[in-house]
Amino acid sequence: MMLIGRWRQPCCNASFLCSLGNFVEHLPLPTSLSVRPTRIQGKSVYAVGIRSSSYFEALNSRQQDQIRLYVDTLHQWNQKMNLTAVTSVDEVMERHVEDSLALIPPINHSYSSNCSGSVDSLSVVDVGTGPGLPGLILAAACPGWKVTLMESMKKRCDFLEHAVDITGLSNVQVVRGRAENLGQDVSFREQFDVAVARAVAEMRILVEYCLPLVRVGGLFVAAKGHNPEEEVKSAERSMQLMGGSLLQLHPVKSHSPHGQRTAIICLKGRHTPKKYPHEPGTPAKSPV
Ligand SMILES: C[S@@+](CC[C@H](N)C(=O)[O-])C[C@H]1O[C@@H](n2cnc3c(N)ncnc32)[C@H](O)[C@@H]1O
Repeated sequence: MMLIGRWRQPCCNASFLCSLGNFVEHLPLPTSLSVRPTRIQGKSVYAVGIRSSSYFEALNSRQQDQIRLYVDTLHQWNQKMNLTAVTSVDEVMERHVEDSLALIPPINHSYSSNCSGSVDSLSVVDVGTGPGLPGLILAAACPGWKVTLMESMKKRCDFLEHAVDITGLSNVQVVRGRAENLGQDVSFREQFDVAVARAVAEMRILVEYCLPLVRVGGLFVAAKGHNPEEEVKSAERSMQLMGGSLLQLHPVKSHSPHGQRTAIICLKGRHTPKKYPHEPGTPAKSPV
């Protein structure tokens, strides 16, 4: 997109640039702005270029290298074991990496508006991370965050350990186990500022996996599809029982072919009663 405006000497209008900056900040995708003086039909004008890039392009070169290395490693291991249904490197970049990075703006926005503490140094748990999505990508993009990748399957944890090793990410720990058990373990229960989960379970069950891990005053962020309203409605009671409440359904736009996605944001307002989470296998059948 290109805007043309009149060029004022000695520099272009500061308040105009300021409002342009505010406008750009509210665009759903990372956006770069360029302003350059030029002449059109003998008149001095300034040309403002606005270009939206992918979330990946907005990262620095070290972060991009770490993510590329991770994606290559995932691609190699995926030939031997089933880590993801997405098979090509390009598709992993488009579907998984962009989808994961697209969660950062809603997390930052919701956390800084509703929670205490700095958004730059969050402790985050990714429940049912599988091959490290979105957690490992968040760790690469936000080096100030401490990210715990929680996964029940051994072969996936072996891959995660290798991926952490090869990318040199020092802000990640891999924890093998089921969220229902680890949610009763004092080392994990109510220890995290933010829990995230993507493609793990329906919302009613997911809140029981995730909210017990979140500290009072923290957030649970579930990455879901386009129209999650029904799913959220059926999880309302479960959310309350776990000490949480729905904060918002945050539309997430990304370059991913998934198109429009939704980050369901829950605020943990009270301690989770000791009886939750249930033993593995029981939540779906519970009265919750
Ligand atoms: C479909 S995969 C999704 C992986 C990843 N989050 C993604 O977005 O691609 C779901 C993963 O969650 C793990 N999982 C399911 N239930 C779990 C639980 N209760 N505790 C820990 N991990 C769980 C499974 O082993 C699996 O690796």
